Amino acid sequence: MSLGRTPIHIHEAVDRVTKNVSVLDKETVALSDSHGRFIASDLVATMDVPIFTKSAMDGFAIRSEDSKEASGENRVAFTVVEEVPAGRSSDYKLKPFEAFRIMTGAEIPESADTVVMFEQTKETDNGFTIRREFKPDENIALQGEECKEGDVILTAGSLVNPGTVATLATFGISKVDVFKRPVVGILSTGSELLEVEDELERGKIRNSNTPMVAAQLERAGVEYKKYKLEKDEFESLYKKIIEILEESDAVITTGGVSVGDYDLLPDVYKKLGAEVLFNKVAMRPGSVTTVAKFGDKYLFGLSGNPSACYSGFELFVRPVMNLMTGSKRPFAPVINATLAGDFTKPNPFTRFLRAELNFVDGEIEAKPAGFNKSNAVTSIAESNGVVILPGGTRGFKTGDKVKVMMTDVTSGAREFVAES
Ligand SMILES: Nc1nc2c(c(=O)[nH]1)N[C@H]1C(S)=C(S)[C@@H](COP(=O)(O)OP(=O)(O)OC[C@H]3O[C@@H](n4cnc5c(N)ncnc54)[C@H](O)[C@@H]3O)O[C@H]1N2
Ligand code: MOO
Ligand SMILES: [Mg+2]
Repeated sequence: MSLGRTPIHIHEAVDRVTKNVSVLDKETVALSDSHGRFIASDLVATMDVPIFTKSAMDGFAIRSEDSKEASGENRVAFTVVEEVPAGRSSDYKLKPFEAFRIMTGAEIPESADTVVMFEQTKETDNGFTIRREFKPDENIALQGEECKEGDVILTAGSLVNPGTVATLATFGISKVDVFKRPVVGILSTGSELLEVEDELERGKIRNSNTPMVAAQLERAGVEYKKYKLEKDEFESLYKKIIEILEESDAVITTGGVSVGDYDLLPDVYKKLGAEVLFNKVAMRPGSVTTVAKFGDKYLFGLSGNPSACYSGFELFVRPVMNLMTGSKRPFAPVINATLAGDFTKPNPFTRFLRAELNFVDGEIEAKPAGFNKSNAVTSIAESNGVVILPGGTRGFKTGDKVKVMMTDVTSGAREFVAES
């Protein structure tokens, strides 16, 4: 194999992988299965929301004109003529100083135009009195105040979150057009690898990358299939990669991508005739991360070192998966934070540090997680973000302002809630 590898900047690498990603076909799924998917067509409102003008409070619906003279000294009395609970309406035409007893969510009868809350009245034998004027539309949710028929509510490529599910349900959409999810094949290479349940042997370790990458795919909402190499040599690997390519939309391998005697993937890409987008990135860990394309299908050659494998996935695989699934916003959120720990090594390359994010004194602190080397595995478990330290620097100190990629937005610290 050729040892000549030219490192490119991570921005350039991200640009190369996220360019010309083919979006997968559409499919129709039940509303209950749509969460986490990306919708494939715009949603145009087929009706006004609210669909009818309704009471926003429990109380009485009256004609506002009847309340004009009401004051503390001159309470105006109303007679209740009918009850209107939610789910019902009334065609009764109110006469002066008549009222409906109405509940939150009930349609406002046409002859009423304002609602008095129970708390704003004094009940009488056959009704109530009020002590101030009520203007039209008080305590009322007007038809179409949220959106009007014909409004574009959601555009293709939006993530279906719980609010989207509620919106689709509101419009009676029980079948949702979404983009298909990629199916990804995972294969870890390395003769030193044992299965999770295996007893350790001299010189061997358990394969932690396959289960980790499977979990990362799951977090990204992607389906996967795990593969195993019977023999860790070139022909078996080559055949296995062809098999995975036939069965999946993308291939993720871990290990075997550097310059070692048994690092076979560079030769596999060559024999396949795959287009190598890059095979060296100016970043640590994961400098040997390689991404190639075979037609529309991606071959992600992630590093064997667990932390390098992890950040390579978050940086390159996740946005590509999102783009394949039709997302318009494929990248992890990046936030500004204050470093809560020293990292004094000079940094020729961009460096990623697994970190724990906490909200302290009104600022987000990024605390580098434990043992933070490329071969580390426990620091990944301790992290919910990845600090991005720019290259060409002498190191960083506590208090420095840094950028953090949020990899696990669901695991916030308690303070996020308490202080907001
Ligand atoms: N002469 C050079 N040697 C190395 C270079 C270099 O530039 N020149 N780069 C180093 C860096 S940096 C990294 S990172 C690694 C990348 O190596 P590979 O991607 O080829 O991965 P392997 O050699 O297969 O394994 C590396 C390391 O990770 C362990 N590993 C592998 N797979 C798994 C797995 N599934 N689960 C857990 N751990 C795994 C493996 O045992 C090795 O310790 O290359 C350096 N070398
Ligand atoms: O750059 Mo290697 O890819 O961590 O440690
Ligand atoms: Mg190697």
